Amino acid sequence: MISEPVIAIDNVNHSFGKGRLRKQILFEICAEIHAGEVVIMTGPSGSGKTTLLTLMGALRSTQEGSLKVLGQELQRTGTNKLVKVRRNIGYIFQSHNLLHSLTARQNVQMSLDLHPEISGTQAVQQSSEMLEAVGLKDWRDYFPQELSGGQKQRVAIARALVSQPKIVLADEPTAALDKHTGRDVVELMQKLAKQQGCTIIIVTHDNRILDVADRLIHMEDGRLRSVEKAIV
Ligand SMILES: Nc1ncnc2c1ncn2[C@@H]1O[C@H](COP(=O)(O)OP(=O)(O)OP(=O)(O)O)[C@@H](O)[C@H]1O
Repeated sequence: MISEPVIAIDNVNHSFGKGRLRKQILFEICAEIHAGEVVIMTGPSGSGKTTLLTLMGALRSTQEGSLKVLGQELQRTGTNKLVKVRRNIGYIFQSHNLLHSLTARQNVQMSLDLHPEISGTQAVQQSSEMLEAVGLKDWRDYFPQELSGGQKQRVAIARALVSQPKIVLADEPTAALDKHTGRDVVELMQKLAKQQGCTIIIVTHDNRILDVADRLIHMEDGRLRSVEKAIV
């Protein structure tokens, strides 16, 4: 039996602005993404990659067409439902968005706050273990400004994965990193996500990491131009 896709996108259009300023950004997007897949999305600047990623991440509601995440339809969905879907998603964004007043562990632990079923003690333990898994065991009590770019990105990965989400979305996770660190970070994401059986979608301009993908999606002018199987 073929399982239901984790993300099913059917004929999605998206526009920004109103009236005469309205501008369509996404056109007739169709795609299916399955459990455990690593998908990399590429395309020129302004082609709509981040917009599509934010739709898949339930960070905005889908205007036209059908977009189902974990079986939940997001077309014209209200905030409450979007927030529920977000609990199953880990986000890793370019600027890592760590809170400077919190230590590495506290930053990771923050994403467990959305899960009331996890006790305080458990949360501390899980966050510490996740930091250990990303190689930052001895850096738990450091603040973001005391960490290197690669270390901060590792904290962001730990934060995204600590709640064992079904889906991880990453927007330019290697942008601020040198070649080796970038590669390490992406391989780490891939390894941890495969261990947890979660789906990863990465938006990137970094051609050096394309081989990590099971599938490549290329966007151009708001359209999905090709969906290729990655060359391994
Ligand atoms: N909130 C918004 N309001 C109005 N226009 C927007 C908004 N967000 C994005 N856009 C426009 O939508 C288009 C697609 O942007 P998007 O960020 O999705 O592209 P991208 O492919 O991710 O680009 P990049 O690779 O540079 O990050 C751009 O023309 C951008 O200016």
